[in-house]
Amino acid sequence: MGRATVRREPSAGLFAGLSVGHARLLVVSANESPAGQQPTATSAAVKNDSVRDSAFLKACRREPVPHTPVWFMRQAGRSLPEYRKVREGIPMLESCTRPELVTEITLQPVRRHNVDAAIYFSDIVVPLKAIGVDLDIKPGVGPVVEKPIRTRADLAQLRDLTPEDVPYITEAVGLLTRELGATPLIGFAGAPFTLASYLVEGGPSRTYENAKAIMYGDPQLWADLLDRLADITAAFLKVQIEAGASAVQLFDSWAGALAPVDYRRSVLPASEKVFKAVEGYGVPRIHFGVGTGELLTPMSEAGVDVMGVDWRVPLDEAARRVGPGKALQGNLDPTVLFASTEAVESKTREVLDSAKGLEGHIFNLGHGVMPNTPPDALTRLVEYVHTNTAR
Ligand SMILES: Cc1c2[nH]c(c1CCC(=O)O)Cc1[nH]c(c(CCC(=O)O)c1C)Cc1[nH]c(c(CCC(=O)O)c1C)Cc1[nH]c(c(C)c1CCC(=O)O)C2
Repeated sequence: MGRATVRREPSAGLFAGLSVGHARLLVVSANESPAGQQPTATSAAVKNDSVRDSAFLKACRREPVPHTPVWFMRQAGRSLPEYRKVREGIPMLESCTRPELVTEITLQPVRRHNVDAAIYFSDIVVPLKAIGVDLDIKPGVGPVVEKPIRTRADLAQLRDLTPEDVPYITEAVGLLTRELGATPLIGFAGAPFTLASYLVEGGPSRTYENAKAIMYGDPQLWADLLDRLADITAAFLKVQIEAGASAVQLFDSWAGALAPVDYRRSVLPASEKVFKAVEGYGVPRIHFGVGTGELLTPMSEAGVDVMGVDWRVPLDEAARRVGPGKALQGNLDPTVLFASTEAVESKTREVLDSAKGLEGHIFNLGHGVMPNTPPDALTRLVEYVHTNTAR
């Protein structure tokens, strides 16, 4: 089989040209563009075309691709030594508010692994922090909320999000889209249920007992909470899209804790509202959760173009549950990367084989990259998928 075309990589000299005007309009990387050069309409058109024609966006649209595109959830982060180096001494949530740092961290896996898309470096709790919710991300723990939301009065903590609350996102997405050239940028947000799980529990939970107590016991309060979160999430995605993100992923990571009947009744309407709010932009909408095999049908009815699948359901079976007219994303077990190269290749072939009849396939892991994953295993995996799917 032939080799996949090697794309131009984003410039390594990030800090060289960050002051140049609005990034989306520039075709060339910062290295090639003298500071102050005016963007032209032609360069904007060329750049937009090359992003639109990328393997990733083609696969999202279920069009023929030169090779199966690859990116990894949590590709930017602790598995990379260069990430740990630039983050040294900077708390997680503070790092999300520094546009140049966000840009650098987002680009690191693109440079290193040659993935087909970048994912914006941030966290699902960033919009909540931005509207004043008292929370922090504790290393090794996750998001922790000072005053959990459990009563109607507590809902007052959740006001609407405006672009002025997150100016650093607009700036960083602008910087990134210029640096990335033809590589698309994926924006993301946490889905209402997953955000509610942190807000109500006050931190990570295995059982979601407080959240479910409201969901089952006070359905009106629950519906109002999820509706508020849907508006905040939609506003957060809009900021990213309007600044230049080419696709968005809604992470409902913990929805797998729900039975389909409860998901449909108590969660789907809020996630649907989020996807509806960004429908008009025409950017692909990706939906993902862990342990959601039983929810693939209702989750794919939320208004999605691409359905993410974890490693528990083979892609051909997932396609039956999702139905026609949608691409699938996934789904190598992230722990496979700790095994031998031979094992990684054989498990990857299994994923590629089960993807053979799909209308569109974006290769990914079945959940995020684990912190101790050997970075070289990821680089080899991208190369393997590109080489073995080149058409
Ligand atoms: C549930 C969830 C969260 N955050 C996110 C989700 C949904 C995805 C998933 O299901 O994994 C999404 C997220 N969080 C982060 C990204 C960055 C982009 C990427 O590379 O994918 C993304 C997409 C950075 C991060 N978010 C976090 C880190 C680690 C903090 C650090 O490096 O100091 C990173 C790189 C912190 C975080 N934030 C959260 C958790 C559970 C943790 C890990 C806690 C820990 O083990 O330390 C909440």
